[in-house]
Amino acid sequence: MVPALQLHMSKTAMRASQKDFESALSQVKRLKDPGNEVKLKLYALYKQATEGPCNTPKPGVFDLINKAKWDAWNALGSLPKETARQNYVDLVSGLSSSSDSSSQVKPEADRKQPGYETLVVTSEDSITKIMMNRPAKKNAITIQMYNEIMLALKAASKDDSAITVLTGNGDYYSSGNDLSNFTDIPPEGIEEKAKSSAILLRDFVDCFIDFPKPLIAVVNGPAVGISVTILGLFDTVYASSRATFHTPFSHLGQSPEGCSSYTFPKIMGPAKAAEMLIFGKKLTAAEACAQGLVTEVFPDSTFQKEVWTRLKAYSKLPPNAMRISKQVIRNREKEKLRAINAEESRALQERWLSDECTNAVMNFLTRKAKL
Ligand SMILES: CCCCCCCCCCC/C=C/C(=O)SCCNC(=O)CCNC(=O)[C@H](O)C(C)(C)COP(=O)(O)OP(=O)(O)OC[C@H]1O[C@@H](n2cnc3c(N)ncnc32)[C@H](O)[C@@H]1OP(=O)(O)O
Repeated sequence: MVPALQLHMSKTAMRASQKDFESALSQVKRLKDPGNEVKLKLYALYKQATEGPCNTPKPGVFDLINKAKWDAWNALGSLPKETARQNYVDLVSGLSSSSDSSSQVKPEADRKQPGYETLVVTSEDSITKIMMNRPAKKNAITIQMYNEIMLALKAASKDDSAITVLTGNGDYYSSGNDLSNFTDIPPEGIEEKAKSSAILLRDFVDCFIDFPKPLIAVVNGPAVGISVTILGLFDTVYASSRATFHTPFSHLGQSPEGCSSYTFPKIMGPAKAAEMLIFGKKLTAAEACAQGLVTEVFPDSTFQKEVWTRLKAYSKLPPNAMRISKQVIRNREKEKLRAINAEESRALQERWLSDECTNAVMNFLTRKAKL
């Protein structure tokens, strides 16, 4: 190579390296904590690149941090400043690309836990999210979905997440019990179906009563029936301004479940609870919040962003402390809630066999009536 050209190239490389070094210095401030070992390496390379070989007295044995730093710098010996600068740039660039790829959001399909057909269950940032996933049917809850929600809650109670969220996919949170659950009558007859359904309902609600970690409902849209009543068993309920809360049990010839006959009067007082549970008054999100059923309402346009930012912050709190706090708040009511759940399930078992209920369900299924 022509010597003049060689000189020009090495000067350019040095200038570029200085520029890279400066940008690496600012980049390093934005990195996630890379751990002490890497921090020591960065420190040593920085000192070598800016001051040359270690030139300060060795700190005393009890000055642990400064001694570790000194050792790291001293270990670089007579490494030239330019090489140290380049090594610093290379190290930061490696750290940035690995932290970029770890912070990249994987598509939900990749994070999805297998084994669920009616739900999408994901665990990330110490949050297990159970999302009802029948948007075309307004997330109506089939027998399969009841069973899958129970499985997902049991798994979430044992996984390493700090909090668990139930939400819905699409424009509804959930339209409640899938009324076609009434059509699948076994050869043993409707009484048997009512009996097994009452057991299913009791077990389903027990899973919420017994859930040991903070349980949060992210109510993304209208909620009907059992998806509303079990909210009284959640620790926090966040609602979109588009959400509504509707328990039209009398219209359906049915009676309340999900322990709402106890939790609703306790939360909102007997008069307001009666309006909802006996007369089927539909509440807006703001009304539900004013009555204490909902913790906070967020504008629909920013709902997901605001709620998940909040939940990610909460999920970083010490998980054991949160779990114990929940136990202290909830445990003394558990036996009572189980007894109420059993009683409500028994009442419904009878209701499901009534003409009032049969007619209401038939009206919906033959497209004669909606809520
Ligand atoms: C022998 C006994 C066995 C019983 C087994 C029971 C097990 C435990 C039961 C626990 C008790 C629970 C009680 C409740 O939850 S009561 C509440 C029940 N829910 C309803 O009554 C809601 C009915 N749905 C509606 O009124 C409307 O669909 C709704 C107002 C929710 C939305 O109306 P919109 O016009 O916006 O949308 P569509 O009606 O066109 O809905 C789109 C499609 O989704 C279907 N759909 C919606 N909700 C349900 C539902 N709850 N059950 C079944 N199907 C539902 C709807 O039919 C549309 O389907 P198609 O596109 O195929 O027409």
